[in-house]
Amino acid sequence: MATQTLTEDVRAWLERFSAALEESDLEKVLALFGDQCFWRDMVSFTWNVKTAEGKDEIRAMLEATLPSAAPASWRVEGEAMEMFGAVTAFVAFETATGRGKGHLRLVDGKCFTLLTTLYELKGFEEKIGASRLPGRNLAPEPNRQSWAAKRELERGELGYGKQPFVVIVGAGHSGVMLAARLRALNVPTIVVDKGSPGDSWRNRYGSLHLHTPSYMDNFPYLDYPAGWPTYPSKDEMGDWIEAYVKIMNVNVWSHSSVESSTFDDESKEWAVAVTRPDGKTLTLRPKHLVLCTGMYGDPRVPDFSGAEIFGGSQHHSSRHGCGGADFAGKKCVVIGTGTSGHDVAQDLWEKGADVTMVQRSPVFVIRSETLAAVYVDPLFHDSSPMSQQHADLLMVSTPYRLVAPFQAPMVEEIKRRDGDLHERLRERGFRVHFAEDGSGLAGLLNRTATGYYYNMGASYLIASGEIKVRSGGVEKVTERTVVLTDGSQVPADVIVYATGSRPVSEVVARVTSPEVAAKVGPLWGYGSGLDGDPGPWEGELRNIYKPTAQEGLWFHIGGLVQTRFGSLLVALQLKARFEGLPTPVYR
Ligand SMILES: NC(=O)C1=CN([C@@H]2O[C@H](COP(=O)(O)OP(=O)(O)OC[C@H]3O[C@@H](n4cnc5c(N)ncnc54)[C@H](OP(=O)(O)O)[C@@H]3O)[C@@H](O)[C@H]2O)C=CC1
Ligand SMILES: O=C(O)C(=O)Cc1c[nH]c2ccccc12
Repeated sequence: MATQTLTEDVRAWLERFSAALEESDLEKVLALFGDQCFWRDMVSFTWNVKTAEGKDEIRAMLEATLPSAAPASWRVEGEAMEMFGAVTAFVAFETATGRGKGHLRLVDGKCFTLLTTLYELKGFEEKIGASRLPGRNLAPEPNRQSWAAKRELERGELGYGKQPFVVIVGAGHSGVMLAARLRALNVPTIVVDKGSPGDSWRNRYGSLHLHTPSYMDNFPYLDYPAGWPTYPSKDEMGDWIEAYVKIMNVNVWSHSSVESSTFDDESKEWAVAVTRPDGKTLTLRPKHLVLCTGMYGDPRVPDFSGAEIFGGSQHHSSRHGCGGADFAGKKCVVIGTGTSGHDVAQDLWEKGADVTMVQRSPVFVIRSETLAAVYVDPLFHDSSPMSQQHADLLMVSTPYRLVAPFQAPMVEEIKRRDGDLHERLRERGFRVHFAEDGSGLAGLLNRTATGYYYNMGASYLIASGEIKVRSGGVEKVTERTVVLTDGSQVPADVIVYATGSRPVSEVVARVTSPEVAAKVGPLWGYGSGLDGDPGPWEGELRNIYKPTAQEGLWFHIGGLVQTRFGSLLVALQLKARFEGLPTPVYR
């Protein structure tokens, strides 16, 4: 069908939808939805991130939120398209307090999936683009203060004379993205980091590069230079974060440690004790505390019996390359086959070592070229006709309940493109999988964000036998070997534990308290009961980009592409609270 006809169809549906909402006639609204239907709202109706599944849940959500949201001005953005049997379109709308964007899938003229997200608060629009500020009074001004002097004054006051509204812990990409957005919204914010911006990348093994194409991973407001490499090195990424902080005027307190943070239920304020580089500890009193401390917790070092008598050297992958050890000619055993295991194994091979990987569980392996072609380029490549904003919306438009069926065509395409490599890996005893429900990367990313590898070379070395693979768990370590659960022994001069990280809730307990960590519960995962993501079903990432069980506590974590979008959601929620707007949270 012609695109124009499809767009007219969507417009007609939106008109009926809009009219029914305006009349608050829920039966009329629900009649526009198919029997299987989903409405995912991100902050625009619910002041929460929530997927209503089926008509009953949509009715309940609307009963609670429609009167205050008062949506209007629904329109189609761009042209509708036919995709996987649905008519799809991006939409825009307004609520009483803000402006929203969304995405719609119609099947047989009825709504199958609807996404609504807030992107702007009325009266508090970012001063960007056409509404940018002049930055200088164009009339003569006696005793004019320089920009630098004003900035210096601001820096000196914030946290001392003037309390920040928000304290962000962690100056990695998620912390600085959120801080940049809060600055654009005029919400006083301090980012506290025990190191300095860029460390999250710099303090890693030397061979580390970004593994997703950088054109997908732009920061808010500021794209990478047009000639930025597709896979920048860790130091380029570190420099980028440092430069971003500088250019976006983010207030970072570097080399400052959060000693404790407690929420006072009376004053609705946090007391965050921070030790500054001069050794003095002072207390910040923000209304909101945002942990941007990363997706992953402390290094997980297994407690293998015999590790203490091992005669060679052993380290966790997070320490790999520190200390400048010489690995040439050494027998190196890498335990763990996630991204770090692959990267470290390849690094050791490139340094002339004899490398064996020990694999406990199967891994999703995809060639980087295939990752780009299947997941990334249709949305984000320079040649994609879609704007970054629309691409971001499309990424969050799938309800988690539908991950497996929606991913099926992608998984088929991966098998078509990378089947040969997978076959060669299997012949070498390396186990490849596509997640428990066959959803591939999308399932793994959203459940645990572990158990996958985008090939940067290591898979070829495994397929050719140059990196050896042993299957199974580790029984123990002896003076010069790693003993596997089948009793076999692998000789070792070096053991690298590429065994991932401990639960991130430990970090939460350390920054706040064990009680708060317990109250908040696990982070990430949507309660699928699959691939190490425990139930019960939540249908949304636990505690991410939305209010938590602890008042004033937020978690802004995720990959670069996720936090570019998530930072907008969190920033708007914080801005609304800063301005005292009503934010009734629908749970
Ligand atoms: N350049 C980049 O972009 C990089 C990104 N990352 C990111 O970090 C994430 C985490 O990666 P990674 O550090 O590899 O951690 P993962 O958690 O993905 O991998 C840990 C590996 O160690 C295994 N393991 C854990 N404990 C044991 C044990 N006692 N005995 C045997 N095996 C064990 C795990 O097996 P099992 O599955 O059975 O638990 C798994 O294979 C990645 O998914 C990626 O998002 C990491 C490195 C580089
Ligand atoms: O592996 C990571 O850390 C990522 O950020 C991967 C990722 C998140 N969202 C995506 C969408 C398409 C391809 C990869 C990713």
